[in-house]
Amino acid sequence: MDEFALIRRLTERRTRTGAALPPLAVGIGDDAAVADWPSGSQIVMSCDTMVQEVHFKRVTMKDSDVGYKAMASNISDIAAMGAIPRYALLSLSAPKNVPVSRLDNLYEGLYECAEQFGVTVAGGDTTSTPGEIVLAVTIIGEIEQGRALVRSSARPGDAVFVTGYPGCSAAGLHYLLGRQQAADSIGELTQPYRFLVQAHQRPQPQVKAARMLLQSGFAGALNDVSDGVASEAAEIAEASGVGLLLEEGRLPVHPDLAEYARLASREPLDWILGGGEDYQLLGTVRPEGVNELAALFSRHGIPLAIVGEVSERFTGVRLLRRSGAIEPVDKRGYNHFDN
Ligand SMILES: Nc1ncnc2c1ncn2[C@@H]1O[C@H](COP(=O)(O)OP(=O)(O)OP(=O)(O)O)[C@@H](O)[C@H]1O
Ligand SMILES: Cc1ncc(C[n+]2csc(CCOP(=O)(O)O)c2C)c(N)n1
Ligand SMILES: [Mg+2]
Ligand SMILES: [Mg+2]
Ligand SMILES: [Mg+2]
Repeated sequence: MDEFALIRRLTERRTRTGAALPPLAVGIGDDAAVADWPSGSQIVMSCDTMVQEVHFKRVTMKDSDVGYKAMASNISDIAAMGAIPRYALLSLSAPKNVPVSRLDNLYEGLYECAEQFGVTVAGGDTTSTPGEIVLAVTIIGEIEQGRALVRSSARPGDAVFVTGYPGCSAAGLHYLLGRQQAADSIGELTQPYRFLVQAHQRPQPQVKAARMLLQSGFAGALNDVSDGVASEAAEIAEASGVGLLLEEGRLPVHPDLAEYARLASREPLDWILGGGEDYQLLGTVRPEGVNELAALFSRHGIPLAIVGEVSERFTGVRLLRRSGAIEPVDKRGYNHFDN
């Protein structure tokens, strides 16, 4: 397999992308891609990387899941700004002797997620590596001028909300690591773990939820949950110079998470606060918008839970336990350079 043939093989499916995706004036095959940019909007840019053995192992993810999740985690950062994802650049490093079918599958997942969220692949880079597979995605999105939902706009009195069921991805990871069986050899999964495994392998970035929030006019701060609720809440608290009080009894626990945590003798709360890779949204909403937003999300079938409030009486994150006790929450969560 030569490098240029590999690039052609991995990117030829751009011709299969539908008219719904944003077009390129100059697409894959030149030194750089060229796109028209609408006036009155701002560009939103981010990148995130997936490294074999760090973000996935053969026992936790099929190659198509790796591709899907690499794209999904990037789209999630665009969603976390309230923006619309438009274009992606893919940088792939793989061992010289990697079976090309692995890369085909990786790209199958990448393009599946890109097409689901209306993202056009505008190009990338391909190299060999003496190490494991590394897949880096750069994502480019668009937002109405001056409307980005930043971490620093939480205000005292805001309600704190979360979408979906954080903790499920970490529980799914725990389950998959415990099985020690290649992910691509696992067939139809039996309940109750299917939901947890899906949450880990195929997270769904919350673009629609974030757009609804932005358009409602009630949004405060916004973050996506990549490192765990505790870490994301701490980032909002710090950037906004406020305190976030989370209520244990209001954090949504998916029934499958509760069930699996019981079997694994774990606390769901630990996975919710410190698990990560949920790619749900954690944010704040102005108090006068809570009821309207809850009704709107419910009409669209998007789970939304009010889990606490923003306070000016302290900084950082605190947890109101079911017992009534209030505890500081440390900024736990995944840290790449922890030993
Ligand atoms: N190596 C780097 N060089 C320059 N900027 C960086 C680098 N790494 C991160 N950043 C910037 O630091 C900020 C925080 O990045 P971080 O990766 O923690 O956020 P995130 O993508 O939301 O989290 P996660 O990686 O857990 O999904 C972003 O503005 C990002 O662009
Ligand atoms: C095999 C295996 N071991 C551990 C983990 C857990 N993990 C890895 S990176 C990360 C945070 C998000 O990454 P980033 O901050 O780079 O976006 C988490 C929770 C995993 N997914 N697979
Ligand atoms: Mg990042
Ligand atoms: Mg983020
Ligand atoms: Mg990220």
